[in-house]
Amino acid sequence: MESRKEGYRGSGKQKMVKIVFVIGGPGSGKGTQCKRIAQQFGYTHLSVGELLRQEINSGSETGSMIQKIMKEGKLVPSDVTVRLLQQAMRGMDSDKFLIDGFPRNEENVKTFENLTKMDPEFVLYLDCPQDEMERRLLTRNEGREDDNIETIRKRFKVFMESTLPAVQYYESKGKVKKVDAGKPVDEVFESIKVIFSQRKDDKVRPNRHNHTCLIL
Ligand SMILES: Nc1ncnc2c1ncn2[C@@H]1O[C@H](COP(=O)(O)OP(=O)(O)OP(=O)(O)O)[C@@H](O)[C@H]1O
Ligand SMILES: Nc1ccn([C@@H]2O[C@H](COP(=O)(O)O)[C@@H](O)[C@H]2O)c(=O)n1
Ligand SMILES: [Mg+2]
Repeated sequence: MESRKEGYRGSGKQKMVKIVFVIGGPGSGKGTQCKRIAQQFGYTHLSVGELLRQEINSGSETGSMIQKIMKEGKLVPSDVTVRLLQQAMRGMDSDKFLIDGFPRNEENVKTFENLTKMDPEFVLYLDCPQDEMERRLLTRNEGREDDNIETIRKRFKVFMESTLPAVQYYESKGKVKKVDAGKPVDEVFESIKVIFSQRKDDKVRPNRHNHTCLIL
């Protein structure tokens, strides 16, 4: 499978896009760092957790199913997650996506590969000690239903048992860029900047109007 600017098929359209997955434990700082990366390097940030929360807020039947799963700290079936992600990507006029909180398990990986025929450019892994992640989540104060100690512990278990094998899968393909995410926000971003700055396409913040984007 090719890893750069790939054909993205859906609804009869095909556009060339580049994707970077951002993985890390709950509270490792994925959302915080993705906002900065998007701003500095011109990526479109898509948080999969946020897409799932939007589906819950839509009041749909799928949303109620997602809400129950999230409260338990478990993972939503991959076909649901990947379809929401595909829909969001189709709706964006962008060719560089930063996908935050995906994949969370090997089923996510396989479903994404099967439905989109795409492979990430690379996977940014935010590695953070569990006690630091717990402290951050318990002081986040964003009113998330899953930010309580009982659900947080379940989310850590899912991360260890299901998400780390997905990280290992990409490690075996030489695609993982790991950063120490236990440091202060600015220091973590400094390490991330080194990774993105080394990549030819990302060195200069792209001007959207000059950016190559093939839509057939
Ligand atoms: N490096 C850091 N040092 C201290 N606090 C941080 C750091 N990075 C993020 N935070 C804070 O920790 C909390 C969790 O961060 P964030 O929401 O970015 O994590 P996340 O990985 O997206 O978590 P989740 O998987 O639950 O969505 C937020 O309150 C954020 O402000
Ligand atoms: N690939 C994914 C991503 C998320 N979920 C569910 O959403 C919850 C919140 O995700 P955050 O990234 O915002 O922490 C997560 O605990 C899962 O319940 C998922 O199922 N699959
Ligand atoms: Mg997040």
